[in-house]
Amino acid sequence: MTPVLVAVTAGYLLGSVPVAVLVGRLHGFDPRAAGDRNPGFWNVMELLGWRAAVPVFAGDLLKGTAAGLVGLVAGGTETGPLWVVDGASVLPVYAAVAAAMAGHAWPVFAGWRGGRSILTFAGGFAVICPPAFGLGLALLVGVSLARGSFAWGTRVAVFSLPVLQLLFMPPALVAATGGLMCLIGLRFGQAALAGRRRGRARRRRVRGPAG
Ligand SMILES: O=P(O)(O)OC[C@H](O)CO
Repeated sequence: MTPVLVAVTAGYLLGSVPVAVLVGRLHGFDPRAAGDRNPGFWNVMELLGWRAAVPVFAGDLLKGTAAGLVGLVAGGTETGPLWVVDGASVLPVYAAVAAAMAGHAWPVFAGWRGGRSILTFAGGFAVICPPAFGLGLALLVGVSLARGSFAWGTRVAVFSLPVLQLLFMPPALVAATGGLMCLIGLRFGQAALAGRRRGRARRRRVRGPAG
């Protein structure tokens, strides 16, 4: 198999592991049917609290990292200064992270109903550009403490990653990271549309068949 095929296959299967659904099942419910219905860290945290949500945070992050590492090894483990991915490893690493994000969004192991892939992206980004990931982590901690809000910390950190990447990698690869983030945008759009559909169906039920 070519490095990219290995990367995509392994990335997709790793991304498809439905961590939030498995954790939810341990507590007797499906996060896709409760709260904001996203099988991800934040929904599990709001429904079950931090203790249950930490494994979701770690699992979703680590499956992106594991996918990126498979891509890195498949591509010959080529890295530049500060371990940023380089040379023949670039394509397999990006392909693996994209596939892991697709697996998280449309998981073969969970009826194709997955999440938005934010944490899986962040975990994969740690392999693409470790120094920018480190700076992103520092931002996460700093903004969370300054604003007293972990949600704000994660938002600022994740959306800063491509900007921080510019310090270490060429703009073409930053654009590729932007491409990965488009999948997150697509998933937010799909979730918003699904929410509107549910809202319309609820209003129809309340009004009844005659309404
Ligand atoms: O993108 P997900 O599905 O990993 O979930 C998003 C998290 O809840 C964000 O904190």
